[in-house]
Amino acid sequence: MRVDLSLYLVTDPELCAERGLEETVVAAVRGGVTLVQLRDKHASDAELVPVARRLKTALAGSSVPLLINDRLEVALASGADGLHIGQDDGEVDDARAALGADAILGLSVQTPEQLARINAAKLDYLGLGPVFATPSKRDHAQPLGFDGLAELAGASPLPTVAIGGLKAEHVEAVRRAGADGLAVISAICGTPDPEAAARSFHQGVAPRR
Ligand SMILES: Cc1ncc(COP(=O)(O)OP(=O)(O)O)c(N)n1
Ligand SMILES: Cc1nc(C(=O)O)sc1CCOP(=O)(O)O
Ligand SMILES: [Mg+2]
Repeated sequence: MRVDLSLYLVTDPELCAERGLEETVVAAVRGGVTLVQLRDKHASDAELVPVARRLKTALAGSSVPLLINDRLEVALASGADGLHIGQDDGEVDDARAALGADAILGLSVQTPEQLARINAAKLDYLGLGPVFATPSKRDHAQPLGFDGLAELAGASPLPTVAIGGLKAEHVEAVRRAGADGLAVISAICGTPDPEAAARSFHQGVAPRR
């Protein structure tokens, strides 16, 4: 499925807590977020399903899809539009078989070796990162920098989104590196005005056709 990766919001339960998850996400969508991922590394599946359903309802008036991080069962039970998995989050083939052909399925890639092993026919996009070290993911891989990002994006048969320590000032460099968009947590969720924060990215980003 074709997916607009221009500005991809990944949520964090703590950074969104003060304003509330749904309100943060809806504001960010008003500011131009094109895709949302519900990411919560600590909640149980049973806790996450109602959160995902509420988020899906909050996004119903927009055309912005909701993806779930890591949890296939949550994606299936909540009516989300898809799933994002990493290298250690299960098999792409299994996820695609369970989700069906119409769901959005993304995979994290950090190295050329991982890229060489992907099954592109089963995936919709790749998340490439981290571009920079970031406290939002303590167990992140070695940072790629823009040169490493360009190497992966240039060799990818799929659309790509860059992630890790990205701010609005990096939009041009990410585009020059060949990625189709930016995925961010703190630069939107961690600000007092998520709508304005999203807009500051979006002004510099147009979907690549
Ligand atoms: C868009 C996007 N890209 C990469 C990741 C990281 O996924 P993963 O390596 O599985 O790490 P966790 O997010 O699960 O900690 C992502 N979530 N989204
Ligand atoms: C969820 C995630 N995945 C990464 C990867 O490298 O795969 S970096 C990351 C955290 C991104 O948060 P922030 O925008 O606050 O840096
Ligand atoms: Mg994961």
